[in-house]
Amino acid sequence: MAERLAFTKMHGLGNDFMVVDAVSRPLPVADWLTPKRIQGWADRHFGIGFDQLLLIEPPNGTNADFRYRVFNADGGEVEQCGNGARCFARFVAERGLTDRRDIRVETAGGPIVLHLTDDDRVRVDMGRPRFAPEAIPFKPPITASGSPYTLMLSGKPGGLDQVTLEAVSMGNPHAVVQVEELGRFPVEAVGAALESHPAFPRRVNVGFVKQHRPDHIGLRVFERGAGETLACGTGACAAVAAGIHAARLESPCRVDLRGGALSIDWSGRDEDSLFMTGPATFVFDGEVAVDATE
Ligand SMILES: N[C@@H](CCC[C@H](N)C(=O)O)C(=O)O
Repeated sequence: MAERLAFTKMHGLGNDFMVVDAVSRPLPVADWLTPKRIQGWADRHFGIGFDQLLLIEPPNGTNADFRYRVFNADGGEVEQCGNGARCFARFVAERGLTDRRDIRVETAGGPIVLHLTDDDRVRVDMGRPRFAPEAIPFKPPITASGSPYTLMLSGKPGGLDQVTLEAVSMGNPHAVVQVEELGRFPVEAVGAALESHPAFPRRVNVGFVKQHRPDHIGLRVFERGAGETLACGTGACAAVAAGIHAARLESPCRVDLRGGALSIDWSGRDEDSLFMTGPATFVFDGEVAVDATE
């Protein structure tokens, strides 16, 4: 017999999510989240349609308020999701799972803190950006180019045979590429080639940045396991962290994504957390049938 799985559709700047509450209804939900089922639900024609599935669980033996798990549309579980973190905060607050305004959350990418602001936005302490290659992980091949951050691309995706990038971990891995023009840049082709480049053993999210001013950039992101999305929160954090680290950008920095704008602030000091502020939106509640015997 089929079971019913309740979910809520939410989005952060058009980066959309299936949110599953396994705190109110502690079913064997996690066991139902097989890659095959997630891929089917994520399908925009035959399923619910989303970029990531977010699972809300009780904390796993830490002093956090909740555990937050993230699955990409391809079914793979990953460490972190910034837009999802803001949706998570609004969900647990508005569905009565907490009355805290500062919510401590355990993620596979490290602890984060979510703060509900008075203007209905969410400010997230995303933790420290990390640039050490082993933190990402980034294992560039030794090439004749002279820089480990210039990677050769096979098959000339989008007409490019090499790309120079910065590599940052926001709990999850990011490559950041500066471009002259965002609208016509071959994001799909170059993003897909870098996502699975051997220099990134756990694959990578790829952000393409056009700097307008030191406090304002445009960004498109090809996400690992989801393709190009309308917005990527950790991608915005990584792009600004890389820019401040290289003294190109200043804090706070506005990031214009295809789905809207985020504000990112960071002192630039290695020991300090980076903060992301932006909206989170409810779309609808629904249910899917799960044949637990499948
Ligand atoms: N959309 C997210 C990032 C989701 C995970 C990412 N695709 C990965 O594989 O690391 C965001 O808003 O940060």
